Amino acid sequence: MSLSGLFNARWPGVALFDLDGTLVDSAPDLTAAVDQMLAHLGRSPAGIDRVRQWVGHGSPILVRRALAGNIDWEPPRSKDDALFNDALNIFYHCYGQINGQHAKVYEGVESCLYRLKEHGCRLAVVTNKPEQFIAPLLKRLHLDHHFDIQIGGDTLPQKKPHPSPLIHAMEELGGTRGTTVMVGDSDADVSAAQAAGIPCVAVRYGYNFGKPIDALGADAVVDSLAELL
Ligand SMILES: O=C(O)COP(=O)(O)O
Repeated sequence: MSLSGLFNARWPGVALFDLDGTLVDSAPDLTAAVDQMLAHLGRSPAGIDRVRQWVGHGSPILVRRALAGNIDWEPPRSKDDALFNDALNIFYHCYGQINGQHAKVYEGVESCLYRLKEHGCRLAVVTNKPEQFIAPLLKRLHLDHHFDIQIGGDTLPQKKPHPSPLIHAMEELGGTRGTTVMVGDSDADVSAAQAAGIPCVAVRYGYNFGKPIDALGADAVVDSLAELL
């Protein structure tokens, strides 16, 4: 399925991209930061296989899951809240230092972004990652020049799967529901796009909380963004 196939043989005017698991494999850096945080708290490391499944609902929920050692963290008791606040601060400090060191741009991403730009498409990052970490990561991986706007998980009052970050980015870039596409790797992305009324492309190589993405009802599912060209 090509991107123009989603828009009656025209290219989209606006493309919204998820970051972690879609543009960039950031799991090695996130794992290093989670494991450093756990070590500070005297706990054993989580490891990349678990962290990969915990990414996608933003850093506070990643830290909750790491403290619980499980994707289904329990709502905190007040005692746990102090621990959580400490853990989140430690995680932010560690991740700020590691962000981008081991992260890799997925195959097919650069060619897709260049081709969209050539066709006059305006591009946004719409991620649940805290805003402070987006620009340093994009810059380090030489992706920053592609994007007209970057929306993080704490940029607006709501984050994905709420549709508002997608609608906000679309409107800022002059897009409409008939000219905008969302590209993501997880249920949070597909659900947000569906709630926003925007077509969605899902990638199979990302995280999606450790589950397959094919059955979520995305308009197209691909193994590489190069398939969209
Ligand atoms: O949860 C995160 O920190 C990042 O998630 P996203 O880039 O897949 O939205």
